[in-house]
Amino acid sequence: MYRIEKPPEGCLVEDLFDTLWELVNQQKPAYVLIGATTSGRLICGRLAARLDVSAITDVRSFDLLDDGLTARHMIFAGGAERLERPLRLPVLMSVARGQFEAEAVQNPKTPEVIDLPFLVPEKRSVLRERMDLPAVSVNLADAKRVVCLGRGIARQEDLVLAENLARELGAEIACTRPLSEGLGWLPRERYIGISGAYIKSDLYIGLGVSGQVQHTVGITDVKVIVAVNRDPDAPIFKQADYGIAADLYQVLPALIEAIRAG
Ligand SMILES: Cc1cc2nc3c(=O)[nH]c(=O)nc-3n(C[C@H](O)[C@H](O)[C@H](O)COP(=O)(O)OP(=O)(O)OC[C@H]3O[C@@H](n4cnc5c(N)ncnc54)[C@H](O)[C@@H]3O)c2cc1C
Repeated sequence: MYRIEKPPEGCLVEDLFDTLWELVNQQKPAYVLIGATTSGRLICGRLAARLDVSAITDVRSFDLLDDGLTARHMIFAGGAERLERPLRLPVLMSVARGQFEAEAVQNPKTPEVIDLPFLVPEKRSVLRERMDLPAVSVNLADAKRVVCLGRGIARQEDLVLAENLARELGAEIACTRPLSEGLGWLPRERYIGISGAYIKSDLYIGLGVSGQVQHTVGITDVKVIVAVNRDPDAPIFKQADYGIAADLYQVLPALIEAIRAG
């Protein structure tokens, strides 16, 4: 395990590149997996460019077979998946949060920690301005139950109806992208999908969610999907374990009442 020396005050994530490049250059790993965070993507792209290999982005799963690695990853904003077999090493992959389960280690050992000096890059990135992001209020990837709202919710004040259901179930509230980025009714970290969160909850209840692939790609690993939509042909029903083709404004109070009745 390598631990990079704390960079000097004012360094940006880009400034870590030379240190990481030196490590990759010395150790010559066959596979490099990087978290698909904003910083991770940045580092992944730069390493790929310097190594003259292509990065496999948004990897969902991979198999290491005798004849090499095959990775399944998303393309076209989650509209499709591609199976890729890189022909050259090293293989660089970015992996989104929530895609892999951590496995219990049989005989855990304390790894040897090797300290790496921080290499000051010749050309440093310059921070011009800093703006605060709103505080993150939820980590949907860890939620066990999720009540997800779509544009079938007609008014912002109706969110309280779904919040009541979520409270009864001990669930987190989530939404589709239009409710967050379009209408601004819920913060960004609450929307599910290709450009939002991936969830692995036991239960997902979609209320007025149509089921476009950019959204449903984020719920493929949910154990039980329940969909409420007044359009019986809504695509979400193809993926749902239980579907209720009805007006959510009628279903919601009935659901809450049924749960309360036990
Ligand atoms: C590059 C790109 C990335 C994207 N990334 C994401 C992403 O990460 N996450 C995401 O969610 N979207 C994403 N989108 C948007 C996505 O394509 C869809 O537009 C979006 O998911 C649709 O949201 P929705 O289901 O809430 O709305 P709509 O598609 O408008 O569906 C609303 C549904 O509500 C139903 N309805 C209406 N009234 C009622 C009622 N009273 N009772 C019951 N049902 C009702 C309707 O029948 C309809 O099916 C992305 C799009 C692009 C192009």
